[in-house]
Amino acid sequence: MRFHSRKWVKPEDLNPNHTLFGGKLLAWIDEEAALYSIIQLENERVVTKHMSEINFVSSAKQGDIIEIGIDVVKFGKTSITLKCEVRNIMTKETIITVNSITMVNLDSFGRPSMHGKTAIEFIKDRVKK
Ligand SMILES: CC(=O)SCCNC(=O)CCNC(=O)[C@H](O)C(C)(C)COP(=O)(O)OP(=O)(O)OC[C@H]1O[C@@H](n2cnc3c(N)ncnc32)[C@H](O)[C@@H]1OP(=O)(O)O
Repeated sequence: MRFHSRKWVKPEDLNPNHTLFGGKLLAWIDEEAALYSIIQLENERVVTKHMSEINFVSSAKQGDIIEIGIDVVKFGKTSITLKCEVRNIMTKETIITVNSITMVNLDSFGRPSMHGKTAIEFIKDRVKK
């Protein structure tokens, strides 16, 4: 799994228990999944269709730095299914795992559209083409 993004846990990210608010973390994960899918599928019209159960394993506190990892589980016809792990860089602990996030590639009318992708592509390889 590749960890693409880091986030700094700030006061506005906390819950009343003074730890990282779960809803904020899910928003970061959803954005990361969307960005990853948009880049992989080379289409800015990609939406979140389904997210599997989530497992909050540990938490983070103000000042911690966390990193968000994404990997591809499956390339479908119009969809891409990802998995995600978020780690606390300070404590080395896993904060959350999401086993399945399905993103759907849309056409300009908002309908599912075949993306034609079958494997992860890297920007450096695209530049060489
Ligand atoms: C980044 C964001 O925050 S986006 C905002 C939140 N998301 C949204 O607003 C999306 C709202 N939903 C929608 O607009 C519609 O449900 C759509 C357009 C995404 C999909 O419409 P559907 O009629 O369900 O599409 P359809 O049945 O053709 O399925 C499309 C793909 O999704 C997959 N899919 C559909 N339902 C599910 C599900 N419950 N779980 C996993 N995958 C699913 C299908 O297998 C198919 O994949 P494939 O073509 O690779 O085999």
